[in-house]
Amino acid sequence: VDVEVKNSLIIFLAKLSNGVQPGLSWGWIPSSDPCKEHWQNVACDSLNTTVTKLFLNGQNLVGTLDSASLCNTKPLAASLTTLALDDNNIAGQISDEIGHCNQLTQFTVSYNRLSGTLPESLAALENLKTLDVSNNQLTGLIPNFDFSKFDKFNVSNNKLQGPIPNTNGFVQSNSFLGNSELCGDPLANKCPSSSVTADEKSKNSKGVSKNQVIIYIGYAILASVFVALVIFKICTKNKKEDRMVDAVNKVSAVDESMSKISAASSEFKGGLSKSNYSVTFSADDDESHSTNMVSSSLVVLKSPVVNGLKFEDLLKAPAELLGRGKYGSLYKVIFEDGMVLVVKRIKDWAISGSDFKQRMERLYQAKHQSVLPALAFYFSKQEKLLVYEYQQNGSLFRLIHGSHRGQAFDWNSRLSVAARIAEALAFMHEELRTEGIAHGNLKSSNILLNKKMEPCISEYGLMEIHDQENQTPRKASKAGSTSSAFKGDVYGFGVVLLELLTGKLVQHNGVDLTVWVHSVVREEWTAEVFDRTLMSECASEERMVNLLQVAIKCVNRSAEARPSMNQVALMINTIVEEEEGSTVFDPQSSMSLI
Ligand SMILES: Nc1ncnc2c1ncn2[C@@H]1O[C@H](COP(=O)(O)OP(=O)(O)OP(=O)(O)O)[C@@H](O)[C@H]1O
Repeated sequence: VDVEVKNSLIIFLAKLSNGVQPGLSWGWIPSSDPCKEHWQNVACDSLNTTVTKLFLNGQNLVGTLDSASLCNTKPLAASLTTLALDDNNIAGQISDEIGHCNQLTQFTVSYNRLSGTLPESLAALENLKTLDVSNNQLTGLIPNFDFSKFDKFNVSNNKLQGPIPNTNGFVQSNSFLGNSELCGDPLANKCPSSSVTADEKSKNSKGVSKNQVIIYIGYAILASVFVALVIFKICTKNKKEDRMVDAVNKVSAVDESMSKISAASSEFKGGLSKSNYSVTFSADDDESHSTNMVSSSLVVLKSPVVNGLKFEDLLKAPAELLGRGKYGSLYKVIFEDGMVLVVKRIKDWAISGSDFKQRMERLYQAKHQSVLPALAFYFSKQEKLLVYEYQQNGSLFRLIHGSHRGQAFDWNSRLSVAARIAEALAFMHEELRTEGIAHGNLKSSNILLNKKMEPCISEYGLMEIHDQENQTPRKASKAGSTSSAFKGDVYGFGVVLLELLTGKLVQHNGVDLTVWVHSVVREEWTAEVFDRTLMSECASEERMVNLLQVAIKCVNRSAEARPSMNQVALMINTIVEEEEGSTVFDPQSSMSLI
């Protein structure tokens, strides 16, 4: 690798770390070679002659993004395809020089403190397929991108302004949310007639400043009317539709009278009702002590995310219903400081206080990075609350079957999801085997994608498969699970594999996916079974067939005949190794989806 390239990488990193050189511990030293001597967080081409990817996510970087040192270095700019800087503390602007890195397919800088405008040059990057600048403090108009080329486009949670350029339906509203001064399709708020898009603005550079003033005033008025309308709507909606939860915010303390609680609570009237406040449960309590109404009823597990969370905070914050199933409801709760949590509320779970507490503590102790931990829990006889961190990138179900279905979800990414989930389940099964806690309700909507787009299993241990024939989950009744519940997880995992491989829903055309797969003869697998998007990217047929065979073993009707999760994880790892042997399999880039 060119000396010039090495130097520019080192300078780039030094600027990102305020002069301190974290690169030393990563092997980034001028006398060594980034490719041959494997500098950490750097990926190279297959010949090991050029640097192609930089993965600097979540490295506590605190400096500025010096696109010039990177993209004005020609040999580097000509080879760099991925620049991932998410989840740091990077400040300053994204300068125009980023456009000189014209081979970039992925540029992600979400969760930093970047300010200034999005440079026009970003829109000129022809190969760019993934752009994620969400969760920064970017201002100004959105440049006129060709949205059709993106697999993932996300500018949400910034301070961007003005009309959204025409997306032609290629990008959904989620990608723009959290910018109060953005307007136009696909967002619900219409633009004032005087507003101009970035495209129109560049065509008509004369009256720009005057127009902008008008636009800003327009947006300021629009934004305040919009906010007033939203507040009005939320208030009336609470009463009328029983959907949004201004969860008991009129109840100033938990120990107020029961009549006041039920009068003030709207959504939770049928939900967090009297009983929720009449019984308490703390880390040291059990049901026998449950007569006082104190905030310790919420057991907060050690976590930096919810430091000092109180039950009252949870009740006061506005909440939105995300889902209501047979087994419970799920709420998204938004706190004043911006923290977003979800609360799973399970009614009529016949488990004793001590069993429930024991179960939660065992799960908490097991810990695996691909299992979403509960941050807090609450127990009462009538209902249980589990608090989790909100995962904004949705579920695996949405990724496979959602409106972007399949688009950027390539074979390597699917295999990587399968491997990670298998490994996590195998770990949990092993770790919890003596005490025995299975997931109990494993399905693609319970596999979430975290902010790094890595899969994690949610709602672990809240259910238990009882009915092996129909795989129906029921609420667990003991601290531990029945041994068949572990085989139930294997079955659930097999179905997830089938969804990954076929892109089909569990029930499709009225037929169960497992039944359908069995009905297709072996010779027809390639043409009939596999997701077309996988076939069109020419993914390895042999390895897809191997993974399908693993799936079929997992969904065997006879629970005893199913492999253990450990065996499943080993089989999948063998497929991953074969994949790695045939290509440069890069699990990190494989997970940068949507
Ligand atoms: N922590 C979370 N962050 C973001 N979305 C979540 C979180 N937990 C669950 N979801 C999503 O919220 C939706 C509703 O979840 P919910 O658990 O109510 O339904 P479900 O998983 O379909 O059914 P079940 O009640 O059987 O678990 C699902 O789409 C799920 O993927």
